[in-house]
Amino acid sequence: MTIAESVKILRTVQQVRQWRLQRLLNGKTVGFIPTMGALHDGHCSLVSQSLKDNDETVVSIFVNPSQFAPHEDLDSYPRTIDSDLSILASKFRSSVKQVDAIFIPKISEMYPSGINLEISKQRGAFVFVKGSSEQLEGVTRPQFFRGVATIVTKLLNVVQPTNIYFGQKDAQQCIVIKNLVKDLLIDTNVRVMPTLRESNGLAMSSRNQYLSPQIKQESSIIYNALKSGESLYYSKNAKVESSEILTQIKTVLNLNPNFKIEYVSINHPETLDEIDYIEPGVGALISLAVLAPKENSDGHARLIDNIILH
Ligand SMILES: Nc1ncnc2c1ncn2[C@@H]1O[C@H](COP(=O)(O)OP(=O)(O)OP(=O)(O)O)[C@@H](O)[C@H]1O
Ligand SMILES: CC(C)(CO)[C@@H](O)C(=O)[O-]
Ligand code: BAL
Repeated sequence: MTIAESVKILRTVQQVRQWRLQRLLNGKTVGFIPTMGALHDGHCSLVSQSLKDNDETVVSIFVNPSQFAPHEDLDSYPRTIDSDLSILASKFRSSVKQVDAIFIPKISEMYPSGINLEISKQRGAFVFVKGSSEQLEGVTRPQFFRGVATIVTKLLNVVQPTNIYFGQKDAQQCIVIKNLVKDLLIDTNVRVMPTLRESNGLAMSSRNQYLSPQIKQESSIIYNALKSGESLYYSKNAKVESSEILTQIKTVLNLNPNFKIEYVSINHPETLDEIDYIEPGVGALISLAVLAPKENSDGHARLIDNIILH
């Protein structure tokens, strides 16, 4: 069976709207997984959850230019559409339900007025996320939060899913989207699923394709560093200064000179505000970005990960 025979491929906003309207008229719930493609088991875990929760499931594949700054990897971002389609068509064949539709829009479909990232020259509608470009991912990726908030709002307007699924690996993105859905009164449930990891603890990510097998193996240091911060916090069983946990995590990361720390940050788990202390009951999000050497290149792959403390 070809992909076109087993799954509906939707390419325009109009096609998605028609598809969705039919489900609405038939009283069907719809789960939605937005992705940038280069699918791996992390993405598939979101799809599996949606298949369990909803009558029908739609996945989008769109590498969103507006969340990349000019110095980032938009051009080299892995695009593996054929293998993505065969994963979505074949991987879930044995389960009771399968993916029903895949939305693969062109840039012009999602940005009918074009994309101009300089705010003063902005023509199209963009979503603003208060304060976010000055913190965390927003420091080194100034377009990131705004670009993600914009594309996810557009996708939500088109798909109008009952449930939308994201991965905990992109924890800051999840918090921004939860706030966006709440503040813009969007009628959907945001479901955040756990981070899927390789056997050595490395968080699965499309960008892991940039790494050599050796560096992939050594990347276990990232999760080990986070876990060592977590152990230190729980060993105290009390309020702890964030700086103490940060020092612990950075000390582990610095053991391997192949990995350069971009940031390690401790933030409030819901507001993302930086916090000086971690208090039991309130908890914290510890997130980080490190640069690891790319295979066969002088460049670096940027890897992110996080852990939640309670
Ligand atoms: N290891 C993972 N476990 C669970 N969900 C994941 C994992 N990796 C990605 N996701 C989720 O899949 C969705 C689509 O992510 P995306 O297509 O950007 O893949 P990615 O692997 O995160 O790629 P990137 O290398 O760009 O970070 C997001 O909600 C993301 O959080
Ligand atoms: C949510 C998303 C699909 C928006 O482009 C992207 O940021 C991602 O894949 O995590
Ligand atoms: N998964 C997050 C998408 C990005 O890094 O742009």
